[in-house]
Amino acid sequence: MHPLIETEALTRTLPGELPVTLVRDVSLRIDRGEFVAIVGPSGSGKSSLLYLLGLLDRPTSGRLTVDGEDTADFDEDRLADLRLAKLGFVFQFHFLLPEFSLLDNVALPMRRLARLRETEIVARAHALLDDLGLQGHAHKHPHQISGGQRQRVAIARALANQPLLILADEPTGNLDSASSANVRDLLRSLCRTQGTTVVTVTHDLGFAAAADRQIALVDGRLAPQA
Ligand SMILES: Nc1ncnc2c1ncn2[C@@H]1O[C@H](COP(=O)(O)OP(=O)(O)OP(=O)(O)O)[C@@H](O)[C@H]1O
Repeated sequence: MHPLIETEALTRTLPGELPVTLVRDVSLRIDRGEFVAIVGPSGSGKSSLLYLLGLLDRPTSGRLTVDGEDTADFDEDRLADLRLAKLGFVFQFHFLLPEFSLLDNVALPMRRLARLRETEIVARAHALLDDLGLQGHAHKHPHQISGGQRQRVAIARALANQPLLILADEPTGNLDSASSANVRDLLRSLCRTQGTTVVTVTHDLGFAAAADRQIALVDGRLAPQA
């Protein structure tokens, strides 16, 4: 197996009179194509760890390697480039742009990356929406579709640039059980069929059980293996 993410003693402390350590001494490895669930009690640091892995926050100490690149010396621009080219994000709330059509929401990361011509971008955005069961909805706006459909658009957007890694924070937290199962199966099949790595924070036990592996946190640390 090839490691996609490796961390060594990753630690994130918020400074202040009473410093708060969100993530402490986390050393882990996630391989390509794995479907991993980060689990743990509320406040155990799951989202904080996900933000570090997604290069949305920076560690105070420790090492983080993504796809073989040690990110320690990366400036903000380089981190943003790496995020845009290799990572896709899905959050509990979809963060689709309300004034844009679904097609334009999905096209946006491709337009920013600017590796494809506009006709290719539009064709790929259509194909992604079709793959996610949203055929016929491309020109609608986010408020015209259901919550489950919006989350599928968010997944289509996350897939736009063919990321190596999808990071999801409670992607089903806001959905009914049928839509949750659908989103879970979709993420799982991405790992199986396309080799995409998926790391998701979840409170949903069914979702966690569907993962290849669980990473359990307690008080910002890896929980001892059972
Ligand atoms: N900006 C901040 N300032 C102070 N404390 C923070 C900040 N961000 C997070 N925390 C605290 O750090 C701890 C870890 O938070 P985090 O959101 O990572 O946990 P979590 O496991 O994802 O929680 P939940 O399951 O409730 O979403 C919590 O105790 C939280 O209150």
